[in-house]
Amino acid sequence: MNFVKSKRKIKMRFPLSHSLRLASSLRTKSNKFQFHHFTTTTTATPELRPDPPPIRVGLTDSAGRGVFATRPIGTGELIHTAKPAVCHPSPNVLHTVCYCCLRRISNPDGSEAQRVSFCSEDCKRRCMEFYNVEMKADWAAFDDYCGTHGLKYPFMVKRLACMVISGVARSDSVDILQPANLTPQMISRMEEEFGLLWNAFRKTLISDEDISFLTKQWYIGVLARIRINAFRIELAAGLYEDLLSSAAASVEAEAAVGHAVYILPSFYNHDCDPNAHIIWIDNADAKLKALRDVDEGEELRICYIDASLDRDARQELLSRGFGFQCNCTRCIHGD
Ligand SMILES: C[S@@+](CC[C@H](N)C(=O)[O-])C[C@H]1O[C@@H](n2cnc3c(N)ncnc32)[C@H](O)[C@@H]1O
Repeated sequence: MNFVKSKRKIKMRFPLSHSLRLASSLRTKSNKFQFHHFTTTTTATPELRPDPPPIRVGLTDSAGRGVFATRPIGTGELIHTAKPAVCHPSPNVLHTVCYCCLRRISNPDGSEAQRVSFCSEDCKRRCMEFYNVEMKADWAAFDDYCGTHGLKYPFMVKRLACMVISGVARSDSVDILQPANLTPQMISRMEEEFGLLWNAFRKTLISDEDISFLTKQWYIGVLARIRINAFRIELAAGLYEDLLSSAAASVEAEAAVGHAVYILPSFYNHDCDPNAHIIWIDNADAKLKALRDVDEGEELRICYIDASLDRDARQELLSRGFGFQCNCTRCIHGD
């Protein structure tokens, strides 16, 4: 999902769906979804236990699962925060963005030879297990292929694979998200990428057992989910500097520090005149905020694209990128 600043002061997402079967395992008797396992927080209570976010995931009439307010939410209120299930910096900012949390680094300590930098000892420690796995393989062919074809999402699958091998993530950690419908051409490109990823791991001393999850189906399934659910991350804290130092035309292209997939934020549906938005301040930790007063029971929706585009352009982007026709009030009125 791509986030661009629009005239309506909304940020958007760019980058796909499913599994009511899997999701149903999370449902309570009252047909609500439990999400205590998601990494979300809101205001801490005196006992330092975070309140549950004022939302539930439920079925909508026409857009699959969606997020609903469980109490009135005020304009500007922080609905919840979310940590990425997996994130990765954009290849062009590897040296200036923390490899772990995507925070901008003004004085990167990593040399070109080191490839990547971390913003703190804490981030280095948190990423070390999967980073050590990554460092065991030669990624030249995989990285070159992605660079030549301008691909960003395969880097997230590579990272998730390293996280699974190192034991910090489960191989089914994004299964609950909706996957994209893939064309035969997309699948054959993904098979090619998978071959390169598989070759990189096969030439290491990592045991066959540790990479037994790594099948073509796994790779394609993860990528299909990333396509619909990945957010393109632009940090609010860096935007002003970007505006000063970049030519106006290149600002939006350069503003992204990377991409991330979250669990709970991925259940928010789209509206061209949304009542909620997602923002990042200084790293990949996301904040979901209300853009206006929301009633109890109302569905919370964010905007996936640039809301300032005209109706036809929005419809085209949503249809091509997310596979649905938007029937929001703006689209119906041709606004
Ligand atoms: C990020 S997911 C949102 C959660 C999704 N509804 C689910 O069940 O997991 C994006 C997908 O939700 C559906 N969707 C989102 N907004 C929609 C809308 N306004 N109208 C119809 N479908 C929508 C589309 O299938 C889209 O590809």
